[in-house]
Amino acid sequence: MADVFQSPAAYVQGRGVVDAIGTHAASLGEQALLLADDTVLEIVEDRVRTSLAEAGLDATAAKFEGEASEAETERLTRIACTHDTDVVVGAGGGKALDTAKAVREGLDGGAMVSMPTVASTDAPTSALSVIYSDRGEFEEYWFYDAHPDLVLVDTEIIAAAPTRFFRSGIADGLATWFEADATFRSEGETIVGGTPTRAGHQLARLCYETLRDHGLSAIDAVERDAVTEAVEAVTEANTLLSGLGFESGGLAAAHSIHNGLTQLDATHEATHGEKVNIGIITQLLLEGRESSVVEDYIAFSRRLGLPVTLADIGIEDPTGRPLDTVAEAACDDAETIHNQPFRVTVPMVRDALKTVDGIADRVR
Ligand SMILES: NC(=O)c1ccc[n+]([C@@H]2O[C@H](COP(=O)([O-])OP(=O)(O)OC[C@H]3O[C@@H](n4cnc5c(N)ncnc54)[C@H](O)[C@@H]3O)[C@@H](O)[C@H]2O)c1
Ligand SMILES: [Zn+2]
Repeated sequence: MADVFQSPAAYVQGRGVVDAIGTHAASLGEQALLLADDTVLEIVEDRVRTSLAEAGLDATAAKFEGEASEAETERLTRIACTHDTDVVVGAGGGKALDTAKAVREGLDGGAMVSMPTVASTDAPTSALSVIYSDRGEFEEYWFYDAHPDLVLVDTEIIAAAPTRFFRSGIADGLATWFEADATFRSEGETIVGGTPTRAGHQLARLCYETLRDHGLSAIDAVERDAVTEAVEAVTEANTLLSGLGFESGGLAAAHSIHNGLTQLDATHEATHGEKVNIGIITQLLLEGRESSVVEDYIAFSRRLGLPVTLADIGIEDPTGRPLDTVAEAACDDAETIHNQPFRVTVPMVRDALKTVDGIADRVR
């Protein structure tokens, strides 16, 4: 297998950049469709339309209903075709962006702009969508040949959004390092279909170091809707470094455990990043890391305000069948857990999950 690195064509981040979307998207097409839910349309629609119009692009808005499901992508693709869309602009969280990517795929050769309005996941830069059932259970990944043509992140909007999303994005970013490093050690296959490049591996490391260095200070700022240099650093880590790092560095156990956790209704109130954080702790236990390493990670998570017990993500009674269900789904043949540099089995995952609460209770 060859080493492969892939990425979006352009990444733009800063205060107020939403008002410059037209300048950056001018060469991408003529007929834009803005996809976002009501909350996000309220925040960005007027500004996006104005900027696109100044650059000569017509824009229509279509409301995203909230789930990145096959039915929702089909519905929105029909709307995009009706409007002769040649630029899909997705705005919002991971689910809106994943849906916008799928809609672009359904057009005949259109462009895609990814505009995260929360720094909650590393979805904005990737060439894949995570598809769920209408009830919110993970179903499958859809992979595309094309990345977003432009990723545009306005840090004033990110800082003004609820801090919980920002914290969740930090967890998603921290996972990137642990999973890319596992994939590097096993010479496993990355999301872009090759073995990891040094670039993919080192961007994941830089993501982790940036979050350890600036995560806490950035949260202090975002709690006050303020944009500091730490917020810029963490937004870039959550979005660009984590995105490039996971795609070209590889996913492993933490995200498979996240996918397993989505099978339980009880976890549906927890965000993607919150469930991923439990996935990270479980991965560290699976890997047999020293207690001091796991305890350090849990202590840092607590300071960030991230969940560290199964109860924190809604699983009040972690005995019996539920953890088997999670472990079985996490070990599906198609799962990235098999990028760990050792053979992973269902009982191993179940028992690591069972142990999370014990170690977390000890670390205060
Ligand atoms: N494709 C990928 O590479 C990839 C990577 C990571 C995660 N994901 C997927 O991303 C999804 C999770 O995304 P998420 O955690 O962003 O949640 P989400 O997309 O489910 O929800 C985001 C919520 O934030 C709200 N919101 C957005 N911007 C806001 C703002 N500025 N102010 C106030 N509210 C705002 C939206 O209205 C929405 O309710 C999962 O489906 C996950 O699988 C995909
Ligand atoms: Zn993730």
